[in-house]
Amino acid sequence: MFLNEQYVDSLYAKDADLERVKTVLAERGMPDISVAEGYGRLLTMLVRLKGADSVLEIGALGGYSGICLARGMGEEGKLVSLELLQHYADVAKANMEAAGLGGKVEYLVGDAKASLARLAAEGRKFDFFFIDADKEGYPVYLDYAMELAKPGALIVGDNIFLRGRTIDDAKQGPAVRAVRSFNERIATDERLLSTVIPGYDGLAIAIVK
Ligand SMILES: C[S@@+](CC[C@H](N)C(=O)[O-])C[C@H]1O[C@@H](n2cnc3c(N)ncnc32)[C@H](O)[C@@H]1O
Ligand SMILES: [Mg+2]
Repeated sequence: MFLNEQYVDSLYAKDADLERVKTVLAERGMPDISVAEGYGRLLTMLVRLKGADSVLEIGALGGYSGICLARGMGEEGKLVSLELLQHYADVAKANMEAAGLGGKVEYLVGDAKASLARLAAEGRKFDFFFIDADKEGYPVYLDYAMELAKPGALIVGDNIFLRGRTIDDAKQGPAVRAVRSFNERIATDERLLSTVIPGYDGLAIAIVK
């Protein structure tokens, strides 16, 4: 993390619910790959600004971003969270419950692509998407987000730099190529109004026009 990011994080008091997530992740031997603190705060703000009451998250891990997303929703807000692993979804659910947000989230466990196909077949629509699962899947997740989007929906994608691999020409693996393609589409698709924030590991934000 850069010094300016450390400085910004140091301005904020520690958040007990989010600290609990970090502790539980460490205790369970789960990876320390939750969304960056500053982007967690931004997710809450974007959901609030959008007035989003139907939020779809792809990649739950331990519920860190789930807490941030759910905090921005109104009374009626519902978060649908897609997670490959049952035991991760169980940890995320417990952390959401400990944060008083358990009633707002539904976990769909299994490969996100299958869950997304099911949601599409059911005609479900969402007004906010947070894409943060396997990076090879990002282009497909973007396709589904656009299919499942209400007009004016927000699509947010995390880790679009892949810790520097995205901008290193020597890196040509499948995750890198998928994220480059995702980023290029975010920037050029005429159906989107977008920007990319280059702090932390990079965050793409797009509005479906
Ligand atoms: C970076 S972590 C998510 C972090 C979480 N959004 C947060 O910020 O708190 C990525 C998650 O995606 C899940 N995942 C990986 N491949 C997946 C797939 N094909 N379908 C659904 N989830 C997947 C992983 O198990 C992991 O929990
Ligand atoms: Mg991430």
